[in-house]
Amino acid sequence: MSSSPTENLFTIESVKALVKDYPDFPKDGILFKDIFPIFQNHRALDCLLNHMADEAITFSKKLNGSKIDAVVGLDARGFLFGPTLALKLEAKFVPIRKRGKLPGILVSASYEKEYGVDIVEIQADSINQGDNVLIVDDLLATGGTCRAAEDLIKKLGANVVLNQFVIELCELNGRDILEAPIHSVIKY
Ligand SMILES: O=P(O)(O)OC[C@H]1O[C@H](OP(=O)(O)OP(=O)(O)O)[C@H](O)[C@@H]1O
Ligand SMILES: Nc1ncnc2[nH]cnc12
Repeated sequence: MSSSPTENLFTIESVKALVKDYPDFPKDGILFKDIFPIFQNHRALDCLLNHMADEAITFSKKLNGSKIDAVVGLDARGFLFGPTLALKLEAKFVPIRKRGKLPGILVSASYEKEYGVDIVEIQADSINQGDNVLIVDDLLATGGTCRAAEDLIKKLGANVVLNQFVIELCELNGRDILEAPIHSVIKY
């Protein structure tokens, strides 16, 4: 017999224990945090997604009567969380993608990350002026990716109200270059 969701004994601590470290990937000196073991256990994933949704819903209730209009997920691992959060918040989901992946009229920004330089893009008509936006990604390292995303959303005349991450690598101080409030579930 299948058990009910209320019997889920996973906690954020036990979800954290599933994150696997890979030293020197994708290059020397980087300690890569692999979140995919969480996805191999549906109860761990359920615990994590519910936690993030609860955090976002609690935050959105403090927006003085306005709501979160859009969840923006960052290419690629932000896409694992964005659509679920958007459904729970009754908001639209919008991708920010690496250069060359999106069609139509785009707005672009370049940025530096923990292991390289990149360009991200958003479809110009995907976000409306004045929209309240939640950005979600799997991991905050130097903050370069998320800062570029904040800049793109600002260029479109919208407001980033919250940046949400599964993992924050605190010693890289990524939060110092971000403008909007930050929630991270797992800190190292
Ligand atoms: O805070 P930062 O230093 O900018 O680094 C964080 C970003 O780096 C990783 O993505 P990556 O560019 O490796 O792409 P992927 O999600 O496609 O693997 C991660 O998923 C974040 O998006
Ligand atoms: N250390 C890291 N582990 C996993 N993803 C990352 N993205 C940027 N830095 C990372």
